[in-house]
This record gives sequence, structure tokens and C-alpha cells, in this order.
Amino acid sequence: MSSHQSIDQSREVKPSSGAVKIVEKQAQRRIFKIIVIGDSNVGKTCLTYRFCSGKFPDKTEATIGVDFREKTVDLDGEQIKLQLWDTAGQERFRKSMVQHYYRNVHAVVFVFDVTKMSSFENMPQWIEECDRHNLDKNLPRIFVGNKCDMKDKIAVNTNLAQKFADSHNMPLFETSAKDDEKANHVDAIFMTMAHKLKNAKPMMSPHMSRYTPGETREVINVRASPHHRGLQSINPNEEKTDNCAC
Ligand SMILES: Nc1nc2c(ncn2[C@@H]2O[C@H](COP(=O)(O)OP(=O)(O)OP(=O)(O)O)[C@@H](O)[C@H]2O)c(=O)[nH]1
Repeated sequence: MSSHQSIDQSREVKPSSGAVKIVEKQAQRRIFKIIVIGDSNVGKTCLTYRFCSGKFPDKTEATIGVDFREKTVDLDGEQIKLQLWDTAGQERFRKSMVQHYYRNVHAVVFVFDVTKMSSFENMPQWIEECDRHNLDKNLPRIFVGNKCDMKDKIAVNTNLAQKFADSHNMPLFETSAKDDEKANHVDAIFMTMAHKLKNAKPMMSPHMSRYTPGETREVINVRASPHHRGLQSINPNEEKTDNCAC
């Protein structure tokens, strides 16, 4: 039995009620957890914000712990919810949360900054971190070079990035969270992932599905002032709350 079916059964509802139909529709919606990882300052927050809110954030600060955003997308008539876990790149802001990132993950987006060679050179370490946390090597993975709008500062050329992506069996996307003309391109990254997930993965684990009917956007262990990014704050001092999907 799928986790969502068990939600349906836990609700006492009358089959003829209109409200029941809504509940059932929500309960059947599949949810996928995608973690976005890479060095600090490469633009993980801006990419997830661009996808979920359709714009480049006015202001960002280093992520503390993890920011959590969601977007529901329509794939061939099926509503799929993508939960994007925007993780802190700075080691000191990751420590307390890191074990939560890697639970029940369905896909990974690796991000580097095309203007910063070190962010590309550190990629093997991010892959190793995934391995250390026993992430299934067959999970869909996408490799993203961000900040392509800074054309005169490009340090990592496409050939090099493509070679790395090929050697790790990942598609490469070079994009810009900032450039409005590339907004569709950012969408394409996450929609490609959604398509891969739709075909590859059946359901959320039962542990996570407890939270599936809600439509709220939440932040776990957020930065000091998340509101400018359109996020809601849970208690920033709590590592884990009842609303935490980890
Ligand atoms: N030019 C340009 N700047 C960008 C782009 N994406 C992000 N930035 C800038 O890069 C800086 C870091 O962006 P963030 O999205 O906060 O980076 P992050 O990877 O989430 O950083 P951490 O939270 O520390 O891990 C900010 O000043 C952004 O404005 C982009 O596509 N082009």
C-alpha cells in the first residue's frame, strides 16, 4: 500500500461529500525532496527562489542550516510537489542540520559558480558527502553552473564542466538565476528533475507523507530575516519541528 493511500484511510470522510474529493486529490499528490548543494555563494538560494517565486531575490544572506521551499508543478496532468532543500554552503552553518538534509532524498542538484574555479574543483567533495550519507548513486542528479550572466568573468569553461558531468553521469545546465531571460532555463532544470522523478520514483516515504496534505511553505533553521525572501519562519532555534519533513 502506498503512503498516500494510508492517509486517505486515516480520514473519516463521507464518499459523497465535495470536501472529500479535495482531500483525496491532495492525498494523492506525490512529493519529492530535492536537495540543492554546493559551495557557499554559488547561488543556490537564488536558483531555488527564482524557480519558486519567479524572480531574483533583492537581497540574500548566507543560508544557516537549510531553507525549504516548495512548488507544485503539473506534469502531463499530474500535480507533483517539489520540495527544494536549499542547504548552507558554509561548513559552520551546515553542521547541526546535515543529517537532516540527507534523509529521504529523491534527487540532488549540485551547483557551482562558473566564475569561481574553486567552487567547481570542490564538486568531488560534495559528491563524496552524498556518498558518506549513503545516498543512492542512482538517484537523479543534475549539475548546474550558475552566474553565466557574468560573461567576462567565466573561469570554468563548458568543456571542462561537461567532462565532469559526463564522468558522473549527470546532465549539465549552465544558467543564471539573475538574468531574467534565463528564467525559463532555471525552470527547465527543475522540470527536468521533475520528469526524471516522475518516471523513476513511486512515492514519498511513509515518514515524510505525514506532512503531505499541507500547502504551507516553511523554513527550518532559517537566516535571521527570511521574510524578504517570501518565507515563513518556524522557530529558528529548533533543529526539528513537527512540521519538519526530514
Ligand atoms: N551575477 C549573478 N549573481 C548571482 C547569481 N545567483 C546568485 N548571485 C549572487 O551570488 C550571491 C550568493 O547567492 P546565494 O543564492 O545566497 O548563494 P548560496 O549558494 O545560497 O550561498 P550559501 O547560502 O552561503 O550557501 C548573492 O550576492 C547573489 O546575488 C547569478 O546568477 N548571477
